[in-house]
Amino acid sequence: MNLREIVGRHRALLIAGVGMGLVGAAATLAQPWMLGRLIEAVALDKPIAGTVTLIALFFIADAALGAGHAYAIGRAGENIVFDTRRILGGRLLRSQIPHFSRLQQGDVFSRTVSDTSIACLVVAQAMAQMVTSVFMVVGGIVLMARLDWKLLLTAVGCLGLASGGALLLARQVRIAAMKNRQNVGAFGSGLQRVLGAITTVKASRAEERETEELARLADKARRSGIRVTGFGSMLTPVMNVGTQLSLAVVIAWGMARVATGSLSSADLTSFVMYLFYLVSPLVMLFMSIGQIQQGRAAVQRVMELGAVPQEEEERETEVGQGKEREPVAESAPAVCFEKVGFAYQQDAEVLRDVSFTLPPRGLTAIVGASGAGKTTVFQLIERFFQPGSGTIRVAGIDIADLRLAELRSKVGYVEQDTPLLRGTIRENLTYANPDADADDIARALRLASLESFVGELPQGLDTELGERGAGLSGGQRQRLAIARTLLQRPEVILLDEVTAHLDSDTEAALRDAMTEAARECAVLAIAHRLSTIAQADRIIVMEEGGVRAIGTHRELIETDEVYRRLAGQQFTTEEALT
Ligand SMILES: Nc1ncnc2c1ncn2[C@@H]1O[C@H](COP(=O)(O)OP(=O)(O)OP(=O)(O)O)[C@@H](O)[C@H]1O
Repeated sequence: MNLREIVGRHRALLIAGVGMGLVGAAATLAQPWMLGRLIEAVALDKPIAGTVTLIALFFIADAALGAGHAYAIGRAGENIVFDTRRILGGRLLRSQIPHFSRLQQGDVFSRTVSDTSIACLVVAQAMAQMVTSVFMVVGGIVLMARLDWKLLLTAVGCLGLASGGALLLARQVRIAAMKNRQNVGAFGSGLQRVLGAITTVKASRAEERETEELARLADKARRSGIRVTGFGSMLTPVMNVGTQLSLAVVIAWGMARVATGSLSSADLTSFVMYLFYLVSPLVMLFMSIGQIQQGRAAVQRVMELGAVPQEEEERETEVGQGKEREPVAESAPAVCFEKVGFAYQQDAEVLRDVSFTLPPRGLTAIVGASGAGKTTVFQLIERFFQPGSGTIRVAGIDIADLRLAELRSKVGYVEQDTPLLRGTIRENLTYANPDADADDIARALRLASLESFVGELPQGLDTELGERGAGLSGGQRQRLAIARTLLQRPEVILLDEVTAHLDSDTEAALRDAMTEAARECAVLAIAHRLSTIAQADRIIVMEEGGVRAIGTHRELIETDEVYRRLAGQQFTTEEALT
């Protein structure tokens, strides 16, 4: 992600904005001079209509160009914010899971939402403001020097004092604003943490404590916000004092010189006007310097986030593109692990020498103690993580040779706690295949045993999920996810079975959905319940990151001690031995 490139895309608007600002500044600078000429003409009794018209035109041009400048720069700023957010959002969604999972969600949020807008508006607005302000200040000083350099030195002396004060204040504003952004970010992270765990908070009766903690974080943000306002509110008055002081000195000394005839009243008037006109750009200049300092920190935060490694980038560098693929037999196994080893962190192997094969159809259950590596097997099939050694094939093809989109179209993933996406049941169903037609949807609903449930809803498929009364149970959510996955027509479905206790009807419906799905493709289910395990065509028993045994329920009960033990813990002995 390159901010320079993004800004470059909007350079025409930025240049137009700065151009209008500079011409407007020139029109502003011409006004005091023309007013001086008007005073001279009045004093000498010369015709003034032409000069008055010209002054009026300059006033109008100045106002119009000022508005055009602000609009063009503001628009360019918003465009840059938009591009940055769009690119950043895409990069986050395409980021590699191992890197993404190391990021703090609250921090990602504040970088994507607020840092982008600070960074881009500062880049566009403060930079443009600085260019026009410098032009105004330098132009004003040059013209004032031409009128009377002694008066200029006096005025600059007073303004210089005020500017020194303003610079110190601007520095304080910047420091306070940085602190304030950190505090606001910390509040955002805190809020996200508790809202993400709201049920635990409620169940632990921790609302009071968490509310206090949130209030503490909000108060830190309030205090630093007040410091920003405090220093910021002194900035303009300090400059005003400098202006008033220099005005008083300039007018008193200037009038004395007009009286002695060493300065014309027209030049004095122009000079005083320049002094007025100088103040606002000077304040702007100091503000812009402060803002640019703040913006630099925000730019850095945005760039850091934008640098999160991308899935396909990694593919393109590590795996040669355009590699010829060997034709695959129809009967190729749906999934094949060959001596796969994997570690999330160095020297902490989670899978070792895992080998198994799934035929194109049928239900395979994976069982094993907690931490045995069952979910990790799924993560590797989806290529969320890369295996450290060995080969994984899906539909006969080494997944390292598949583009991610192709691989993931062949694999459907039904998580244990399937999140509902925004929108209606229909939108949730067709999420992985937006082109699915009504027949496909009806078939998927039937296979997932959801037909009658959806049929009974007054708005059917168009029921908004998450609305009151339209919440789904764990089992229904999983069946919805199975239906969504079936619509995708994958070759393998990975299913992390819900562990929560389900009533017998829901359990039977889920079991039917699994059996139906297994008729169409290979279903690999992390199984927690006897109903799944008993109906599975084969069971893979995992232990400490390795495959311990593979067989049917009956075979394993007879031959494998660990399976017997697992079965004994999970089901009643009576059931297990059936
Ligand atoms: N993102 C991760 N980073 C580091 N270690 C991890 C990560 N995810 C899992 N692990 C570790 O890998 C090992 C296997 O975890 P995995 O989730 O695959 O087990 P599991 O068999 O699915 O367990 P469970 O039934 O409890 O879900 C565990 O020791 C776990 O602590």
